[in-house]
Amino acid sequence: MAVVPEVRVICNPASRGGSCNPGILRPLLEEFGPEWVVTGRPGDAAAAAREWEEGLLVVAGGDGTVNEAVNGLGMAGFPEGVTLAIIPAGTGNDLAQTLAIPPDPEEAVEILRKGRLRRLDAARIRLRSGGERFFVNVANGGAGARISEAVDKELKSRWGRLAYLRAALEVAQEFEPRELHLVLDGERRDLRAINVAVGNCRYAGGGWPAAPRANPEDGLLDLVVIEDVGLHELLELGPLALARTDYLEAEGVFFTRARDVLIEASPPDLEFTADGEPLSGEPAEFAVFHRALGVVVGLEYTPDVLP
Ligand SMILES: Nc1ncnc2c1ncn2[C@@H]1O[C@H](COP(=O)(O)OP(=O)(O)OP(=O)(O)O)[C@@H](O)[C@H]1O
Repeated sequence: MAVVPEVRVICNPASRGGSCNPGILRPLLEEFGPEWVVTGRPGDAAAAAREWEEGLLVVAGGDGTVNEAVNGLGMAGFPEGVTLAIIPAGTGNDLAQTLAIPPDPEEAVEILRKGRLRRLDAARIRLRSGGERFFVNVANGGAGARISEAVDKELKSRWGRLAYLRAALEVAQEFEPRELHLVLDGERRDLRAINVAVGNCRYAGGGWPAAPRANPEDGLLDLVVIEDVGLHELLELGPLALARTDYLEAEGVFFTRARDVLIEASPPDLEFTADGEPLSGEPAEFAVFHRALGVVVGLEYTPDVLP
């Protein structure tokens, strides 16, 4: 009978504009005796995660690669014996910020050695066209999604994390607000919005606190809507968010928590991303899988931020 290796590393050499070098990571992870999967194209990380039924799954890449792995695990029904670990090697590394995994690879491997384990919630999106996607960090609809899309590979490799700020300035000038019809655990709410974030974790778009109070273990999604406010309010909000402070009490921000979220936008072509990756269709329904995912977290990680 074949011996099943206990540790698999999925490494995306295309992360961070192609500067994620498996050659640098190999010696750092050697002590774990892992099996290596170096991705050759989009979709490889999801396939490599889907077939991993038990053991440690280390993802070396950015948020897009981690999202692929989470989708693979989700398609397999989040096998209980799989633990996910992250070596941040992307541009934004937004999930790693909530999980307190440092960007330095040697420090991230030290976190892996310490092996502090938590079970985190995972979220599922049902698309209006059928089909589903999973995410663990943040799904973003509206201007935030447009920004992620505007940050293409070339911009990322040239500007690094500043690429997100550059794209934000461009998008802010031309984005048209939308009517949002929400049903939050059965309660209806209509808003006119610039952006809607559905957060399981806290950061998106290279460090923007999209859902600053999200607790990844509470079985709830944090819904943060930036309403159709005027330029004055936006100019007040921007610096608060950029300073990574909690802006949820500010004027023009609607915040609540829910287990089940239905979203309908009109006009209906609101663009969404999940963990920074564009969604191929319009989301209709969000749901949480409470503590579905075993994850190695940093020593500073705490599920609670603010009440
Ligand atoms: N060998 C490959 N060649 C090209 N693209 C790939 C390859 N393997 C995976 N991908 C795709 O690369 C994309 C970007 O990867 P990833 O998100 O990890 O890096 P990033 O964009 O630099 O980081 P972040 O999302 O944290 O800003 C993913 O959508 C993934 O599907």
